[in-house]
Amino acid sequence: MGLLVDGVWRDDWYDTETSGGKFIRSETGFRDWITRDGTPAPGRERGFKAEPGRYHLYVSLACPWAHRTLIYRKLKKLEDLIPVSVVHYFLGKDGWTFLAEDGGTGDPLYGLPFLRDIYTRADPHYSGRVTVPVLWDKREETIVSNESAEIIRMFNSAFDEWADASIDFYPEPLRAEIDRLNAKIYPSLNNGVYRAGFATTQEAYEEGFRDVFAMLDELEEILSRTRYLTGDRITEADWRLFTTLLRFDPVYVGHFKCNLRRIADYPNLSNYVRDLFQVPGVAATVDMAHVKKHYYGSHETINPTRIVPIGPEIDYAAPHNRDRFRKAA
Ligand SMILES: N[C@@H](CCC(=O)N[C@@H](CS)C(=O)NCC(=O)O)C(=O)O
Repeated sequence: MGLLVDGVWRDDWYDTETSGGKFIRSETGFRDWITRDGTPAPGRERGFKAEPGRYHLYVSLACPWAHRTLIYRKLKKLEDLIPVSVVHYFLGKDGWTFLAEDGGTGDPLYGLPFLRDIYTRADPHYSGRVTVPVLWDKREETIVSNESAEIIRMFNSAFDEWADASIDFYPEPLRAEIDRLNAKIYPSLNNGVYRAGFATTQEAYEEGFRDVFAMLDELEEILSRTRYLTGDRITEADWRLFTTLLRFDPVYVGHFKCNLRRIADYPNLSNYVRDLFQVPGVAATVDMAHVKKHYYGSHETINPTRIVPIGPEIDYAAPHNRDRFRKAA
């Protein structure tokens, strides 16, 4: 695992020495937006117009942030419009690679060996971490965005001329509530599991751990009252939560030491994960073997033997009880 400094690769693990053992996620480097008419988004200079065949998505199947973009691509029916390349599951000293094995697709666009080469193709002097997902513009040969939270907003509406416009995961009346939930769930849970897992002091670990379970307890309570986070329809807040919950029992409980409770111990959360998993199309975006091999195999400081645990056995396709919220006719 490393990062680019002025376009040059440096093989460094996360620096927790200057932060009291805390893992601090870096700011995202590319933050432009694809819009329907190509007008730059507010505050941005460069505009990118939604067009079929112009854009490409780079993901890892292991990564919860990249997984959000895959779910949107599938459910919004963007698959023909925006092709995808999948990096190899192993994140080692070269960062993400295009090794075309074990589900990795290679880089059919340019035949490059590493994801970092995509970053330096966009900006030869790029400094920062080389992360997935990456939304790539083939015409300008540059990265539009490497921020999943913003890529899913683009996918939600910018391509509606060709996509499934009937689906809207960020509906106007619910936006404030979705934003409020995201702002709570991201630091405490989506990123909280990483704060616990990547911590290098007991205090930093415990801080992350406490936030994770306080948030899960709160979510369990919300989901005892409504089928989805904001009521009776699935929104962006649910998909952002889903990719973390899905990885919780197989990876975060053991590998990141988030082991106070499992999702399986929360009746509402566990049924809710199955409910979302069973939305048509979603199961095809999930590759749990790949997820486990990535985490347990890549983070040498946490798991030096790189042994991947065999369990737990979880059947996300098993029946759920969330239909109980269906309104009485
Ligand atoms: N803010 C980014 C975070 C993406 C991110 O951190 N991805 C991880 C994989 S789960 C990554 O690529 N890490 C590589 C690294 O940090 O070197 C987003 O949500 O898109």
